[in-house]
Amino acid sequence: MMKVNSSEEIGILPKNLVELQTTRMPGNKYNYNSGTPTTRLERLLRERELRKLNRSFQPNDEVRDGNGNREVDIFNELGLNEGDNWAREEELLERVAALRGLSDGCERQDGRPFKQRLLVVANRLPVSAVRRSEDSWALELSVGGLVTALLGVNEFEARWIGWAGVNVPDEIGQRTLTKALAEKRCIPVFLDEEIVHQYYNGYCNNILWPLFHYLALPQEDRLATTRSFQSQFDAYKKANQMFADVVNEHYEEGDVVWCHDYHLMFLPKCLKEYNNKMKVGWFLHTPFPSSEIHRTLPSRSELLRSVLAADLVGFHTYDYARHFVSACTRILGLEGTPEGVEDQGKLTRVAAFPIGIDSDRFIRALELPQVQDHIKELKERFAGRKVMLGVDRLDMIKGIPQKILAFEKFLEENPDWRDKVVLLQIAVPTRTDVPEYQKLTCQVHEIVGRINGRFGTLTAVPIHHLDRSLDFHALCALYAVTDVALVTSLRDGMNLVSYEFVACQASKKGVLILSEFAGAAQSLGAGAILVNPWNVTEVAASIGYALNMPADEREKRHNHNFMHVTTHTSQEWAETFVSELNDTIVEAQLRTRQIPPLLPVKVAIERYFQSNNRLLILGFNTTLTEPVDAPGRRGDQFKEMELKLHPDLKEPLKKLCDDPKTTIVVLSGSDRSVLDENFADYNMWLAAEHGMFLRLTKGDWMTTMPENLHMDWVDSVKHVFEYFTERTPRSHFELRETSLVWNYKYADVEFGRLQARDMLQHLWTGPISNASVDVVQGGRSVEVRAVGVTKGAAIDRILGEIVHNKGMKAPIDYVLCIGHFLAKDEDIYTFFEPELPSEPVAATRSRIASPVNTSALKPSVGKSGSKAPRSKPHRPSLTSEKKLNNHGNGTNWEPTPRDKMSLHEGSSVLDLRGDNYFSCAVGRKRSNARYLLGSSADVVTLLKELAGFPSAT
Ligand SMILES: O=P(O)(O)OC[C@H]1O[C@H](O[C@H]2O[C@H](CO)[C@@H](O)[C@H](O)[C@H]2O)[C@H](O)[C@@H](O)[C@@H]1O
Ligand SMILES: O=c1ccn([C@@H]2O[C@H](COP(=O)(O)OP(=O)(O)O)[C@@H](O)[C@H]2O)c(=O)[nH]1
Repeated sequence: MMKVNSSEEIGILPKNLVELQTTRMPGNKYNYNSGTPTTRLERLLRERELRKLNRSFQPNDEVRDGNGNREVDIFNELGLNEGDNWAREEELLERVAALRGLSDGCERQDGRPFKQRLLVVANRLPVSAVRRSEDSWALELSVGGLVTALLGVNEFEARWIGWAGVNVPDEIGQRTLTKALAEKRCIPVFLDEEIVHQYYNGYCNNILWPLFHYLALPQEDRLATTRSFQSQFDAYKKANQMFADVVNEHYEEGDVVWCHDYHLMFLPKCLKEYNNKMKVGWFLHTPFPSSEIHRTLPSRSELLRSVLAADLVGFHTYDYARHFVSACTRILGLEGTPEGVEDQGKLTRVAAFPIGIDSDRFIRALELPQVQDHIKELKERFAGRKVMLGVDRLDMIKGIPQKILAFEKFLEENPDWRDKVVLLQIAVPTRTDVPEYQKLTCQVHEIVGRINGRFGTLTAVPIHHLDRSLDFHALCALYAVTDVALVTSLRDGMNLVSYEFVACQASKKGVLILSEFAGAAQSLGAGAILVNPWNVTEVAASIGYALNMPADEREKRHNHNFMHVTTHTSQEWAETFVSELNDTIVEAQLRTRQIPPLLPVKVAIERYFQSNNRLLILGFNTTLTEPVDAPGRRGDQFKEMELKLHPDLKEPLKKLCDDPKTTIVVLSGSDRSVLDENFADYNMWLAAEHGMFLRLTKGDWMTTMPENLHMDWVDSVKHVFEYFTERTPRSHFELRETSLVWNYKYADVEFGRLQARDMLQHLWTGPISNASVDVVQGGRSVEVRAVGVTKGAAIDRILGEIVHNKGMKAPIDYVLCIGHFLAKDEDIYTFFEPELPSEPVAATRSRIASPVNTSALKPSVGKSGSKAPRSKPHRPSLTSEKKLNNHGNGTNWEPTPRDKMSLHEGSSVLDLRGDNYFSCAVGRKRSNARYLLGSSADVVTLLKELAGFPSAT
């Protein structure tokens, strides 16, 4: 069998595997004949199709236990016999594994096909333990949507790591419970009482849970929480580390580690710190609130950063994902992209994966005799009455009091219905150690008692309220006899009860009233009656509407939802998540290949000292500037806007400038006054406005602008920029000679981005769409420049002037070009690139033969802000005969042949060996430069060493 050794092979399927696909799977609609999928979407679509095929090979006669669960154990494997289907199954799994690029081996020792190992890490295990004696344990199925959903997942070789819901302080207890759980493929994390109290009851359920559900605590409780916050957060981190320790102990290379829920937001970071290669996904089962809510959390940043350590972060709905990305951009200042969140080139993928249920399990259960008996009993018991049902954990997010009050209002307003309808409310006790939950229980009891007292008779009450859970069969029967299900969550991540109800309604086709604040509203909203649970009048009216709904409308609504519930299953959910996680790793590897390596500082320094005529081209902003978080500057927009030379650079720069073997050019987008202010005292070349103005600090400014540079668009663009500046608080724009820049770095990120999009749209399609301009989009800026204004286009003129001015005798044999340049300006890196193979650049490099034109560039007029004359520079210089670009209408700089550029007696200006050229992008993630440097601090270190200053370390 083919062994896939590394995930890198995903892009290059082993040949015989491709053949296998092409010959044996001809009918596949994603066209396996077409070769290797190249994009993420192609890969995911392919794998989805393969999964479907794979599933269609599973036999229908699975063995089920009395609960309708697949037999063997709750995480059973496919349950296939080594029968006829086996070989085909094996092939398919093999292909799935290969397409996933599984890290190591798709063949197991026993020769059976590979199933990816999945470590599911959740606070709660699917079974809770009850101690019978010193060494014996009863295991009960835990209640909650997370458990229900993950029970339906069977494509993986899964192990579940979590807390068994019980304190086990003794060694015998821990050993025996571990053994009992192992049979269910569960691995316990033992949390002592104090940790449970602080971490689970405290931080998780009293802080994060209400916050994520937009529920404010009463003021006095809020203050108590504020006081205990730090100790609870410490316990939370400690508990997460305990989960991580257990994962690390059981992890095998190639495993997927899937962390669940708000209890374990710290886990991805702990895991990645231990092993950066681990494939880590994190899924949140609750809503993720608006960033404005998350901002109030004292540990807001730490939590976000820890989650971002995961490779893939999933939510039930797009809204939650959007909120998360927005929290990361607003609170952490990171880049939100359609793919996720980027931090220093590392992408954490963020996406929505709506959960589902194992609908088949419910549908089958309805056929079981014991369920049928239950149904019969219930029908008899409530004969003559319509049954309304609520099934919830007794949690404030479920809106149980609101639901009951709405029901009361309905009875109040509809006396005819009082003896014709009953509300069955199953309220499963949960988190009973948390005071808020205890208060809620009392509150609900009080309301139910009052309403039953008010509308009950000697023989019947309108509300049957149960403070306990039901077993699976009883629950299915109840769903099946229900006429109207009432889900009134004030907020709910998804709400699987609504799915389960729909799955059990094939014959009755009852009505679902569903809160618009449950995640399920996005998937079942079309078939349900959506309500705002806070509006009891609306809910009461909806109850009336549902009870009176004609059969054909009920049927249509039901069919719509039934289709969704039976196709969007928990299995599909888990497979999609894991598949996407696998693919995220592949994508990350592909991205990593596009990221240049860090500058080999030692080598760059060594070569510098070995060279005789060095050229250093340095950008200014973010390259030589003081960091914005320097004391006194951070958060101060006014100070941040002033570009200042990094104070640690002053001395080294001076020394470098005074070295006769070194020529330094500061090449910046800034205007002349900014460069004058910062560099007037150094012996160097200043190239302002992307090189359109040039000056040796001892001399005057000259312009290198191409002749006939049309600037007639400036006023129109200025109007547009003024308009957007007025409407975007904390944005500003700069009017330069050859460009205008609108900057929204300090504005609200999202609003700024929206405004920028609007502005770009206008610039591209509006009145200046035909002007000779380039519209350049920066990270937080929009720049409009005359065509041909780029650093790469200017550098040949600059170089020509330098060579002439210096009367250079020896060719330049070392170039270091460092900057935080926009993509548009990265042409400067290629200009010097000695290793580009093709024309015309290759022809322009070192074979420079003819004499250089020695006439001077035209001096420019006045200071920054005044319009300089647009003249063709008098010094033709280094570039090839071709025009630099073909936009516009003849305003481009038309260079003379670069191979006419030379030193005296025809020798080359540049004698640059490949290993003496260092192009380097600062603070960028991807670049055409050869190398990267993180920040201006790294530039400081480098320049200090070049200047012979002792390095800090
Ligand atoms: O474990 P507990 O503290 O007793 O709580 C039970 C579970 O409650 C939450 O469930 C959520 O997950 C469901 C499935 O994704 C979703 O439908 C529902 O809206 C959520 O509330 C909690 O997130 C789980 O971790 C708990 O296990
Ligand atoms: O007596 C009960 C009541 C509820 N549930 C299950 O608890 C889960 C509740 O999940 P949901 O997503 O609706 O909300 P959660 O409780 O997770 O917030 C559902 O799968 C129910 O079948 C149960 O097993 N027994």
